[in-house]
Amino acid sequence: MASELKKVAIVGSGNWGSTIAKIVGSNVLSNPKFDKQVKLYVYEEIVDGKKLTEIINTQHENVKYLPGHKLPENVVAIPDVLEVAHDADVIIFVVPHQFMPNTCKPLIGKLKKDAFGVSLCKGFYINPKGDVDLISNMVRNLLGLECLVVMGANIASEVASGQFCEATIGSRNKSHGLLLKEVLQTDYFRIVVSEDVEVVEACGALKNIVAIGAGFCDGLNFGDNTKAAVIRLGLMEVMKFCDRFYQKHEHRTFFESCGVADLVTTCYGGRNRRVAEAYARCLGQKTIPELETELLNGQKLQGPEAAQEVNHLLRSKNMENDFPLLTAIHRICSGEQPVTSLIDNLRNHPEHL
Ligand SMILES: NC(=O)c1ccc[n+]([C@@H]2O[C@H](COP(=O)([O-])OP(=O)(O)OC[C@H]3O[C@@H](n4cnc5c(N)ncnc54)[C@H](O)[C@@H]3O)[C@@H](O)[C@H]2O)c1
Ligand SMILES: O=P(O)(O)OC[C@H](O)CO
Repeated sequence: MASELKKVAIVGSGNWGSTIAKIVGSNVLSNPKFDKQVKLYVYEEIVDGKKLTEIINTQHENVKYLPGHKLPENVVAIPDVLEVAHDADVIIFVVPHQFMPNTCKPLIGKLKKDAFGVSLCKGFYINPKGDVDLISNMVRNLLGLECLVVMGANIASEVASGQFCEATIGSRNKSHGLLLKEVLQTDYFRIVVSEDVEVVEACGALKNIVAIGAGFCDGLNFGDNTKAAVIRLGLMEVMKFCDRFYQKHEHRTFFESCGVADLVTTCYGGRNRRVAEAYARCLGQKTIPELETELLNGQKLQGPEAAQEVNHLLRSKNMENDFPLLTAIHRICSGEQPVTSLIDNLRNHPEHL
């Protein structure tokens, strides 16, 4: 009987990974379908002279990435990703997307055949053919796993504090979608399952780029109208991007938590916005990576990398002019144009022609 219990593993223990560990660790304790132990992959580092895994396993708190929130004691921190995932039935990937390829490599060919993956990573990657692809496709192609996604308006510290919010699971497999909902849903973290897997995921990746634009507006002291225009044009570009690249989808998916709600929360409360504001305020005196290090204590931005990945795609398809906001944000992040020129790129936006 015990071997039939579903094992849930979590790969990644940053701000969101630790929050998810708090939720999953608690949910499995009260659900007879699941094994009570949740293994958590921790990218090992030394914090105040001690290994982070040891701190988590003794103090039950990720003091670096989610300070002030206790993790359930059945969450066990492990520095070896294969040990975490090899016997799991549900493998939740929640590392900054740029680290996914290297994190997944040790797992190739070593996972349970009927396990499924779940990506909470917001970003894209360049696949072996040189094309820009969804992170869930990396999990599918590299690891041979079915892969669901979870995206939503979920600033980790607020979720960890139990403040009400929503999220969207993207899954075409109904039973896996519902099983995952049992793993994640709480009375304050409410979840809708959508079959529009690609759009759910792309919304999560693209909104980080728009949030950089919102942060630039804040740092340049533009008012609420300008920021609202940037957010709206961002939404239109996100929708156009999905129309161009993920043709079969429902309009309502953009109004799930993964869509408008995540766009709004990230443009007001996210790390991408915060670092972009600081970049605009210092008018190029510091780079975005320098400010990321200075302000985020090891947490990682996803927006600048996603902007570069998207630009790689748009440039290869000669579509940069159709996406002026996404293109301008990439050019500012990469130092090709000054932050003060952001709005000039939007005056003749295709939405206004
Ligand atoms: N934090 C949020 O509010 C939030 C909410 C929803 C989704 N997400 C998404 O979740 C994903 C993970 O973000 P996070 O907030 O949990 O992480 P984070 O940015 O808080 O932390 C960075 C993590 O990366 C790890 N790391 C550093 N170098 C590494 C390496 N070379 N290889 C592997 N890991 C390394 C660190 O140990 C740490 O766990 C991102 O795609 C993010 O967009 C974040
Ligand atoms: O802090 P950010 O900008 O990485 O955004 C966090 C989450 O993605 C919000 O849903």
